[in-house]
Amino acid sequence: MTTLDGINVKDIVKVERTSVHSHITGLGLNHRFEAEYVANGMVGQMAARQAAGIIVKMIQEGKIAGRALLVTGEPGAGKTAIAIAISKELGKDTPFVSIVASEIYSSEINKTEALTQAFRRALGIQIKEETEVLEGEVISLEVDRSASGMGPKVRGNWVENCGLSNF
Ligand SMILES: Nc1ncnc2c1ncn2[C@@H]1O[C@H](COP(=O)(O)OP(=O)(O)OP(=O)(O)O)[C@@H](O)[C@H]1O
Repeated sequence: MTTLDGINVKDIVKVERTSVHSHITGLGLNHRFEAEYVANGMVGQMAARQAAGIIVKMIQEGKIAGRALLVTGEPGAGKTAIAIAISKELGKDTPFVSIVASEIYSSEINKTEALTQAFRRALGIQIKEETEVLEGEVISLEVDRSASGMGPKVRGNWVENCGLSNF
């Protein structure tokens, strides 16, 4: 406890956040991949939990890499709960991040950048990006579209105060 001008201030070392999904610790499946009625904070939704268990197995066996899983249902039916349970089953090294699709569509940045930022947030990393600013008047541009399918490369010439340069 720290004292600040006579007021006791509780030292906060670690904050355990309680969220609407804090009770979920897994899919609650037994060793035969069958859903227990109440287990790991999950209740009911047996068929959905067993189906999610199959997805977990496929991910662990590397059979679904690079694919997406679409879970549909009424509001509050437990779609997010199932998604969180899947991430819990995959272990603490599997990050979970929530994305609001409408925010991606309405944001100023493009969708790829928004998704990249979400992935970085999920991994808890920050990458310092450096931008080179070229000042001057562009006098010619050349677009190189390679046959490899990689994005086009732009080359050009510009006039700086002290002469001609290229990039
Ligand atoms: N089978 C379940 N067992 C235990 N808790 C559940 C279950 N399904 C849902 N919940 C809980 O009920 C609440 C609502 O569920 P959730 O947010 O997952 O629904 P949703 O389908 O994702 O809703 P929305 O479409 O509105 O985003 C959450 O607190 C969630 O943890």
